[in-house]
Amino acid sequence: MIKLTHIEKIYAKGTKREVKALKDVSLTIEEGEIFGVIGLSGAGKSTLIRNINLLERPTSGTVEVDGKDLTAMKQVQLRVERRKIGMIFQSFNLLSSLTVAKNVAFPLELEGRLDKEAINKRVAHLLELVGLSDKADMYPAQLSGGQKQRVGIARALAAEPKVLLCDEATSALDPKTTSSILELLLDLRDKLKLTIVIITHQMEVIKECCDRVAVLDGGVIAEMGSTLDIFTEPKEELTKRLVSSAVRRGMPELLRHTQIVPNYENGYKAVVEILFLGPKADSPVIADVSKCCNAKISILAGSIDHIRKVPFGLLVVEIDGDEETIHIAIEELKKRVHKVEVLGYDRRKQLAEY
Ligand SMILES: Nc1ncnc2c1ncn2[C@@H]1O[C@H](COP(=O)(O)OP(=O)(O)OP(=O)(O)O)[C@@H](O)[C@H]1O
Repeated sequence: MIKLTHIEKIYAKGTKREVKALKDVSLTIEEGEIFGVIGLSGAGKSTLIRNINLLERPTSGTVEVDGKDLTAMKQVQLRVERRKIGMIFQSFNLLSSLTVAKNVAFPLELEGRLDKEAINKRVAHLLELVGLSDKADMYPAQLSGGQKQRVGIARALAAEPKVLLCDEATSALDPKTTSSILELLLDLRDKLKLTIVIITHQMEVIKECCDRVAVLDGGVIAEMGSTLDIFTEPKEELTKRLVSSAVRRGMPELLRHTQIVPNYENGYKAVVEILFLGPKADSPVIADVSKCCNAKISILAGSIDHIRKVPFGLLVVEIDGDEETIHIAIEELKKRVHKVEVLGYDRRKQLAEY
């Protein structure tokens, strides 16, 4: 649905203030996909999303949406094609002097394709879609942040776009309201077969609703993959740092002051991180392995979470036994869970045996 090919964006080209905001970015987003873009401040996220609807024109490269090359179009044709791309913003951008219904009707009135009755019908349908039928005659100042963003979404969908761009759309909202807006986006994607691109600094947003993610670093795509892979097996240091706010990995607090060595030594215990995914997340793996290998396994830290509604559990355990027993226990764990990583070996006294 969206294809960016070798996109480069240079601001103030040829001047002392020249900034290369995007460097040779290529990516394809499939129809019906919810695609997230993350990165540090200044990485080029806003520039990237604004290049999709040509709010910013790329310095070089092509932007295709729904099979058409927007970069090759004249202004008149581009205006028509842009109707296929809606956009919502962090600051909602509503007109304060207009009611909710009038805000949603505004782009349709500007377009001038539909008569008044058809516009009213469409607005009523859109407000129903976003759950605001009872707020049609209110003004933006009378709405909560979440309700304002729902109006923003209804307005963005007025021209029946195929693509919805979300520029930090939930950044001004509290976590509960953010979740309800994300639920709405997931619902709209399914009902309207929308393709959605989200740029955000909120990892929870990516975790809750994106199918795939690109990590931007200095205008370059540093890593791209399914949300599950990006959160459970990040490869780049930057990705690890970004996702660590949503998924705590590595040494638990308990071992912060313990000396951990990389290889087994006599009398040491293995500190192992275990990642469970899907239905296995609640099976009695530790008890099973402990029993079958005769290893003493203590749980040091653990959490259960969801990525795209898939249960995802992380445990850090300590395995006590001789080298052979620890090796067998690790191999048995590997057969039963998504991923096992030995974080090191320590010599603390066993805390609580399983
Ligand atoms: N209109 C502009 N003129 C000149 N430079 C710009 C312009 N817009 C963005 N830049 C620069 O381009 C780079 C990328 O900016 P961009 O806003 O795309 O990053 P971002 O990842 O969205 O950052 P943030 O998360 O802080 O919004 C930055 O160095 C920024 O200063």
